[in-house]
Amino acid sequence: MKNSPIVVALDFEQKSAALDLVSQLDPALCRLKVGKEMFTHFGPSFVSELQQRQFEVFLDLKFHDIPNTVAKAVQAAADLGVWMVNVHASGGSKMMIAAREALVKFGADKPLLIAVTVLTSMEQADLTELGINLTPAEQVLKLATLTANSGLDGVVCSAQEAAILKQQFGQSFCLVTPGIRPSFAKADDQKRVMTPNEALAVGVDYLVIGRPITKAADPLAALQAIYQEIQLNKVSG
Ligand SMILES: O=c1ccn([C@@H]2O[C@H](COP(=O)(O)O)[C@@H](O)[C@H]2O)c(=O)[nH]1
Repeated sequence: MKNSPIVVALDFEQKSAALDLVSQLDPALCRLKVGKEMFTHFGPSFVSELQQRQFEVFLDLKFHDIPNTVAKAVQAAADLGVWMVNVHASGGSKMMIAAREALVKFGADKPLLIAVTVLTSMEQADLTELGINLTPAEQVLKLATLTANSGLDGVVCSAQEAAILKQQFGQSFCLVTPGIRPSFAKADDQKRVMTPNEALAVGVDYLVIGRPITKAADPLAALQAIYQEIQLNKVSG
């Protein structure tokens, strides 16, 4: 079953610790996200190991470079057979279009290509510090518009911006949201947060959840609790 909206963020220093967790997980309950830490430590073979265990992988490397470099990097990600790959929307439309065009040759096998808008760890003061005099929601909308106009599949945003983005770009524009915090979890360094059920209710497609699962005393129980809460809400909602 590939319909679970849960994407577990694997951020571990040790491959053995990550694989220990993965061996308890069921590809029917979640997909996996490999980010900068684990990809830098363990590379493409780590992605392959996860795929061999039947997990679909979101390669979260947030490419941000000149168009030619990003196009080649995205192509390399597609060669790995990942399910989803991302770039930074602030790299601009030329960069995003180059990335999209690099994936055309993969046809139906191409990964979803999405763009990061405003990191979920950022709040108003962080934008002001960068000389951006917009609210996080306004900046997300601006970058999501650039992303949609560049023909990408969707964006990484916080669930707090989901309703306006779905309204603006339609149901098929994919919303991937980190900063998901079940009621039992602490926010850590995330600023624009929402619970899994709240996020799904406002139209989020994929919930990226790391530490509330990976740092839980019983990670499998944490994942199952989140999954069951979502299912219950689906039934009653
Ligand atoms: O805006 C963003 C983009 C990516 N991330 C990544 O998602 C996970 C979140 O992990 P938690 O432990 O649930 O906070 C992490 O890998 C980030 O690199 C994000 O948080 N915000």
